[in-house]
Amino acid sequence: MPAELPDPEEPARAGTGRMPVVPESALTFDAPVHVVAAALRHTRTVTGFLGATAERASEAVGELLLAGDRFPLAVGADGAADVGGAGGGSGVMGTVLRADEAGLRLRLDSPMFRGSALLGFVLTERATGNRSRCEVHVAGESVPQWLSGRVSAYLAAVRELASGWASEPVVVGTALVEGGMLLAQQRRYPAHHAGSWELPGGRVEPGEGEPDAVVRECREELATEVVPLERVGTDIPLSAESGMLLRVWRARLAVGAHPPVPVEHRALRWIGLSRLAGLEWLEADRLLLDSLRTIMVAEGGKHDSK
Ligand SMILES: Nc1nc2c([nH]c(=O)n2[C@H]2C[C@H](O)[C@@H](COP(=O)(O)OP(=O)(O)OP(=O)(O)O)O2)c(=O)[nH]1
Repeated sequence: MPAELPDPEEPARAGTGRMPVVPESALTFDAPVHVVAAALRHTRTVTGFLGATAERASEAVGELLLAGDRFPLAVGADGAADVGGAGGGSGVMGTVLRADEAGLRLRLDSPMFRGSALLGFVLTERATGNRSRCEVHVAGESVPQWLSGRVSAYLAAVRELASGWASEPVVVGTALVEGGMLLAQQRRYPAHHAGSWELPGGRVEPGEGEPDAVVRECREELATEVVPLERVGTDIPLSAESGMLLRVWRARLAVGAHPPVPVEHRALRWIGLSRLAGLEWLEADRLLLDSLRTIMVAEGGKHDSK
């Protein structure tokens, strides 16, 4: 495992190999933390702005990056050395160590570096009145100059993406965790979703609060009462065409609530840690599995019985 990144609040010291701090103004975002967290892990923005060209983006990764994804970064004309292009013999390979509500953490490997370089974007929520804002702290270890020069452009692109996403309509999903198990439901329709698994939820109606939408959807879909607790994971853009964001809330059953039953869906299942990754989730939900696993573990994380 690579070392933890240095504390972003600690000023960089000369000669430590840490990257220069980007201007303070670049680090405050007028958008909710879960939206900015989604934009930070947007695949084409990461590979396009931290790399030399968007075309270099790996086709192996989806619209949002996941821990474990790997992608080439081109060094290009601004590089300290031309190493022959991304992914090629001596190119730079990025590995995603973390991509969730806390931010984005990358490891960069290249024969150019002695060991690995680490680059992190760590999020802090800063709510003032009704305004939802957050700050991004940049931290790096052994980050080459050509890459630190691209961080401001990457953050500007993240800002633009987040400000567009912040006004998109929201579909709430409910992470109902009881005794360390997560409730999943299997869709009956439409045809292209039938048989896949998802979280209970649906579109937030005009004028409705997100927690109220969670309660209403669980009444309609599960014939039970839930208590929404807090947001989980980053937002997930559903698709370029639909222009909606999936936003997940952790919830628990209300005291005395009836056990959930499938009202509209084909089936319900309480999933333990061992079956979480193997379930045939809708594509968007798959991008949330690391965050869902974390809350399951925090609540006792049961494994499925055989
Ligand atoms: N509810 C829910 N929808 C999801 C999830 N993942 C995911 O991609 N979606 C997509 C599927 C749909 O395109 C959209 C929401 O659909 P929906 O059918 O649940 O919403 P709804 O209840 O408001 O719609 P409707 O059935 O009344 O037409 O979000 C998820 O985990 N839960």
